[in-house]
Amino acid sequence: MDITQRCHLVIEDLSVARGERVVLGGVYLQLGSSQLAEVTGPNGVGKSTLLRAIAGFLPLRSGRMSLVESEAMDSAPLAERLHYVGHLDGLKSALTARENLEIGLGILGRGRLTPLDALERLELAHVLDLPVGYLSAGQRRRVALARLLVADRPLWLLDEPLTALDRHARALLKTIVVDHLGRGGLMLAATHEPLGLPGTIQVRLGAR
Ligand SMILES: Nc1ncnc2c1ncn2[C@@H]1O[C@H](COP(=O)(O)OP(=O)(O)OP(=O)(O)O)[C@@H](O)[C@H]1O
Repeated sequence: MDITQRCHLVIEDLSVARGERVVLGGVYLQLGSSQLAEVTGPNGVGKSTLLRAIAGFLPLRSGRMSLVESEAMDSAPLAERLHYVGHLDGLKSALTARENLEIGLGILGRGRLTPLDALERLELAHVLDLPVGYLSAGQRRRVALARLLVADRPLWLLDEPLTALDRHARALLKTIVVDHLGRGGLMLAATHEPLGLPGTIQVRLGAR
């Protein structure tokens, strides 16, 4: 394990409102190093809301969240120790793939792979100097996912990670996820299409 100390994500009694409505209430979740959890459930049940709340994009109505490190040397806020890849890729169309990844590096800090190496892992090195606006939906998605590799952060939050990816790119993503988990990382994915990795923890929202 070389990402950082061993980590443990603890979510207790989390409630989140969207507008006037409480969308998530009383959510408890624990996730340790090298664990992947998949959040599933019907449309509108609150999967994206859960990930966005953990990422710090939505205020909590109540509850607590922390990423506890076994040797608690690093007290950086949770939002600085995670990567979030949502429905929107967050890429700037006028900038090249390299420039987009360099921005990511600047914001996210602690470099791991260069933009070129990260794109190579997603077999997309040939688009390095192309504006992202020239890319297909699946290629853009792969650039967004390459961000995961340019800065080292223990917790990955991926919303529908397989969207727009062809079969080969899905296999590449799975390899990257397995590598991340193997390095001691944690991952929470909201999805209607499970990655199918062994040992995945299932978190079903809206279960009756
Ligand atoms: N900006 C918003 N303002 C108010 N309500 C919202 C907003 N965004 C989402 N919601 C509501 O919050 C609820 C949960 O939405 P969310 O996107 O988390 O669901 P989801 O489980 O991810 O759905 P899907 O499977 O369709 O992606 C939905 O009822 C939705 O209408």
